[in-house]
Amino acid sequence: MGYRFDDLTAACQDDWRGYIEHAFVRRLGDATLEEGAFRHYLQQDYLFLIHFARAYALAAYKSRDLSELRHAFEGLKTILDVELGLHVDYCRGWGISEQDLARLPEARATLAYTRYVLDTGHRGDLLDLHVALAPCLIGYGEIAQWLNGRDTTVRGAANPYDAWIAMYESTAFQQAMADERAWLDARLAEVTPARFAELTAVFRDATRLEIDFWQMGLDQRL
Ligand SMILES: Cc1ncc(C[n+]2csc(CCO)c2C)c(N)n1
Repeated sequence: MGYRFDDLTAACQDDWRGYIEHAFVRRLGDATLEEGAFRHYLQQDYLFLIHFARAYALAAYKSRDLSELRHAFEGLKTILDVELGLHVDYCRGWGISEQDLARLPEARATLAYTRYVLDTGHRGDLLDLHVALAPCLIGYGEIAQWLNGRDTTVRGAANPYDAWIAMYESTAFQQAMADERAWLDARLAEVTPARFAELTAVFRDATRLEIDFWQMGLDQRL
């Protein structure tokens, strides 16, 4: 007993490193990623964000007290009022209009990942849902840090993906990531080994689905 978030990543190191250091991420950092791959990823990420908002709505439903309810509500509100708008603006800069976004077919990798998260939340409790969301919430912050620590990473105007890295290295995002980690550390401290094993399975599956999401971008596959 007395688990922490780091015990989840330690329990599935190969999958976790495979996600953080995926070829999509490496090429994005090195500025060698094919633009079509990034555009495909951005389009599917719009659909991902919509289902992510639904996951926060599910977190609201699964809340057991007012503070959990408010936390879920704030997350849902931020996605709807801020992040989706930023994403639409960012897509426009990449030549993808709001009309294009409204008509998108959903890729299998998007379907699998988002519905897995929602199913995990339905089947389990708020902790299951947060663990299913952790690769998304904490992984992207770790990816920005990992990219910044590599000497092949290109920053500034020479990298068309610089704004993407900047978004996830920002203080606001890194703070949100630290808050989520602290929330998980507090909950995981209380769980039994059997419960930790269940949560590890959820974390590993969500991490594998993040790997598939990157691969979907590279393959430009629906
Ligand atoms: C496939 C995929 N996985 C993770 C993220 C990152 N992300 C999505 S929503 C959110 C929290 C914002 O409140 C974060 C960090 C993404 N964009 N796409």
